[in-house]
Amino acid sequence: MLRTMAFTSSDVRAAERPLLDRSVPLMRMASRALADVCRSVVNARGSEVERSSIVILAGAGNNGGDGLYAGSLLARSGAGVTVLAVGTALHDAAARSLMRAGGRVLVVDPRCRIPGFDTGFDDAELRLRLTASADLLLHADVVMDAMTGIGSKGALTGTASVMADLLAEILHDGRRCADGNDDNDGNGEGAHDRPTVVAVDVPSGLGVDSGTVPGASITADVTVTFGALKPCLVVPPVCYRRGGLVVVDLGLDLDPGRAVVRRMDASCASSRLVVPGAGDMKYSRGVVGLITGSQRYPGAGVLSVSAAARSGCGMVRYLGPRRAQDLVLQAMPEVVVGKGHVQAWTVGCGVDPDDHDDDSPASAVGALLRHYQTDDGGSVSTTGVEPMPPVSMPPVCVDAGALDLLPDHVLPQVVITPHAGELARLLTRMGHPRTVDAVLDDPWGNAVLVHRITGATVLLKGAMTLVVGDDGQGDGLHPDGAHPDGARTMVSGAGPAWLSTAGSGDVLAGLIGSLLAQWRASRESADDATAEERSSAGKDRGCPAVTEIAAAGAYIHGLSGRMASGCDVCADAEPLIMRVAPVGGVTRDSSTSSDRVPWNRARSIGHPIVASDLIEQLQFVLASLLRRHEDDDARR
Ligand SMILES: NC(=O)C1=CN([C@@H]2O[C@H](COP(=O)(O)OP(=O)(O)OC[C@H]3O[C@@H](n4cnc5c(N)ncnc54)[C@H](O)[C@@H]3O)[C@@H](O)[C@H]2O)[C@H](O)CC1
Ligand SMILES: [K+]
Repeated sequence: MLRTMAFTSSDVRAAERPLLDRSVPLMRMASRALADVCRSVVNARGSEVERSSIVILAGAGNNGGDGLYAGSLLARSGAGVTVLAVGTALHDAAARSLMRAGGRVLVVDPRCRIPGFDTGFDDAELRLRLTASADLLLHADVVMDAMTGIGSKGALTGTASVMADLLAEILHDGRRCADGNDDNDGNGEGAHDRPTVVAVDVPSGLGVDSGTVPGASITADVTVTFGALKPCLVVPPVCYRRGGLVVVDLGLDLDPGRAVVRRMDASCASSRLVVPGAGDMKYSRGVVGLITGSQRYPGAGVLSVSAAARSGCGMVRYLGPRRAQDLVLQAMPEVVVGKGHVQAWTVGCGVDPDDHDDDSPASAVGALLRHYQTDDGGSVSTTGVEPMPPVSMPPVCVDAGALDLLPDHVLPQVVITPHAGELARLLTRMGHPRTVDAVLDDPWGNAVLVHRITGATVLLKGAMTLVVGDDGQGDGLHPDGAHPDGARTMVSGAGPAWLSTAGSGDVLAGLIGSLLAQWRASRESADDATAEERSSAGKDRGCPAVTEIAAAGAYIHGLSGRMASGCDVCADAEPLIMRVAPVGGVTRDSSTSSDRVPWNRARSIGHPIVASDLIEQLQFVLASLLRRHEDDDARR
C-alpha cells in the first residue's frame, strides 16, 4: 500500500491523530528518516557528513519542525547546519534542539518572532539577509525544503515564495553564474556543484491534493514523504518536480478504500493478465476487433493490429480499409479480415473523422460508438440504433480520430485514450473550452471532468499517464469535489521519453484492446455461464477492471519502451520504503540495494526507438509479468 496508494492530506492527518494521542513521536520518527536520507545524499555526492553544509528552509509549522529535528541530528553528526527561517516563527522545541546541537539560524522573514532573535528589520537589512541566504544556498551540499507540507494553503506567499524563486534561480544558473567561474571541469563531476534538494513530505508551493502548481515552488531531487504517498507526488505536473521518492512508514492505519490515486505497478499489471487454461481455444482467449488505419494512414492499422496480436489475445479481426488490409496481412498473416464476434474493440488510430464516405472507417467507427451512447443516467440510448443491454456491450478503446466521433455520454467500458491536445479539443467540443496548456496545468482535474461529463474511462497520455474511471465503489473523495462519486484514478509512468514517437499511441491502443478482450472473454465463458454469472460479469463491466486494464496497458507499453530504448529514466520510479520505529533505527526496504536508492542511481539514458520496436518487446515484457503468476502459484 505504501508503494502504490496516495491519500489526501486530511486522511493522512486523521490517521496520524490516534498515534499522536498515544504520544507516538511521529515528528521525531519522521526526522530520523529524513536525516538518514540526507546523510546518504551527502555520501552519494562523494562527501562526508562531517564536512558537509546543510541549509534548511524552514517554515513555521510542523513541516519546519521535521526539518529542524533532522538538522539537529545532522549537526550532532558533525554537519554544518544553517536554518533559514522563512515563516513567522519556528517550531519551538525543534528549534531549541537544533541550536543545542550547534545549528545556526538566520531569520529571513521580518515578521518572524523567535525569542532572542533580532526581527522586524527594514528592507535594507532584508536585502542583506537575502544575499547571505543566496550565498548559503549556493554553497550547500544539501538544501532541505521544510517550508510547507500538508498544511500548505494556496500559492506560496511572502518570504517562502521569494526563497523558492531564489533557489530555482540558483539551481538553474549554478555556481558558474554566481562566482563568474566555471567550476564544472567537464568530466561530469560538476553535476554536484549545485546543491541536492531534499523536500520534506512534499515540495513546497504545490497543490498537495490536486497535483497542480499554483505559483513559486520547489523542485526537488528527492522527496521524503511521511506516513503515505500524497496525490501530488504521483499525479502530473507536480510528480515531475519531486525527484526520487522515499516513503517513511510511520505505522499509520489508512483504509485502502480511501486511496484517491493508485500507482500501477508490476504486481497489479500482472494480476490483470489472463493465462490460458488447457480447455481454452482462440475464441475463449479473447477476440479483438480493430477499425483502425485509413487510405492516408495505413501504418496506424499495421501498428495497432500488430500490437494487439502480440499482446496475448486469441484472435485479431481487422475491419480497416482495403489498402491497410493488404499491409496488415503482409505484416501479420495471422489476422482475420472481416466481421465476426469480438470481445473488445480498438478504434480510431489513423482514422480521419471527417471522411464521410459510406464505406470509410470513420462511418464504421461512428456507427459502432453510437451503440455505446447512453443518457446521463447510464441507460443505453436507443435513438437510431438497435437497443442492446449495456452489460453485453464489449469494451472499446477509442483513440485518435475516433475521439471526434465520441457520443456525449457513453458506457464506462468505453476507454478513451487522448493526449493533452485531444482532451482539450474534446472538452471544448463538449462546451468546456480548454487550451492544451490548461490541460497540461491540471491534467487530473481535466481528466476527471471528461470522465464526469462523458461517463467514459479516460486515459490521458503523458510521461505520467492518468486513468480515471468508474470504480463502482469509490466515494467521491477528491478534496475539491471534482471527483464524481465512484471515480477512481490510476497512474502509470513506467515509460521513458523515447516513447513519444509517431505510432506509439497506435501500439498502446491495440494493446489495450487486446487486454480488454482477454479480460472480457475470461468473464464471458459464454457456453456454460449461468444467467447469474453473466450478470455478475456485467456488473464488473466498468471498473475497477476497465480502469486497471487500461492502466496496465499504459504500464506494459512503458516497460516495452524502456526495454526497447535501454533507458531507465522515467516519470515514476518505484518509491523506496523506509521503516522507522518509535525508538531505534531506520530500516530501508530490504528489497532495495543501496545502488538503487533514488539519490544514488546510475541511470542509462538509452537511445531512440520507433513504435515498431515496442511491438517486438511486448512478448518479453508480458513474459516477465506472467512469471509473477508462476511465482504466485509456487507460493500457494
Ligand atoms: N504525515 C505525518 O504522519 C506526519 C507529518 N508531519 C509533518 O507535519 C506537516 C504538517 O504540518 P502543519 O503544521 O500542519 O503544516 P505545514 O508545516 O505544512 O504548514 C503550515 C505552515 O506553513 C505556512 N503556510 C501555509 N501555506 C502557505 C503559503 N501558501 N505560503 C507561505 N506559507 C504558508 C503556514 O502559515 C504555517 O506556518 C506534514 O507535512 C509533515 O511534514 C509530522 O511532523 C510527522 C508526522
Ligand atoms: K516541504
